[in-house]
Amino acid sequence: MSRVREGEIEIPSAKHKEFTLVMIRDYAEDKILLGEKLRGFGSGYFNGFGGKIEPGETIEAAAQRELKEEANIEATDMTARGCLRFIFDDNPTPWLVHVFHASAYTGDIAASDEMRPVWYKLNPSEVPFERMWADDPHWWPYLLAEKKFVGTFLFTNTTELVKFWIRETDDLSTI
Ligand SMILES: CNc1ncnc2c1ncn2[C@@H]1O[C@H](COP(=O)(O)OP(=O)(O)OP(=O)(O)O)[C@@H](O)[C@H]1O
Repeated sequence: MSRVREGEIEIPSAKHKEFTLVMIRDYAEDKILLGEKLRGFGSGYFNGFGGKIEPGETIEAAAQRELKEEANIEATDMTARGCLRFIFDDNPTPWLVHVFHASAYTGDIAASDEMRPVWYKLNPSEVPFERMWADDPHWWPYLLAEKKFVGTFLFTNTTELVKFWIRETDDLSTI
């Protein structure tokens, strides 16, 4: 796996499929909320909360809907923080994941049939990176430093990261 220069990863010409991903951080306790994915794509992995954007839905509305469906909460200070492109060498459709951050929410966190939420201490030895997507360790530092980021990640065999680039930006549309 190697970090490359932007432009060194060819972007398929097919229309992107778009997803949301919401990361919930508790500053007072220095924790982050992750969900253990119980079914579907990425099953067995820990991740933020999110899913496919439905036709006609805004990105923010999709992010809130998935957060409600998967963790039973609504974020009240959600901000857009990242845009990630995933290319799979066996799939012509590239994915675009809109990453959001929130630290305030209403509702009581509860498990769904899709996700089991668990708080993790923000300490590299406690976050379960070995059970997370291989791209996560590369964009988490930007997220935790409150920087905005865009990046592209090329995968093989669905889960193996081949190469990637990532950079800080104020304009997420520059991906
Ligand atoms: C490849 N590297 C990756 N790294 C980090 N996160 C990744 C990811 N690849 C997908 N994701 C996220 O995983 C969720 C899948 O969502 P997914 O369950 O498929 O969508 P949705 O809930 O709409 O599906 P169903 O309702 O089951 O059809 C969604 O948040 C998406 O952003």
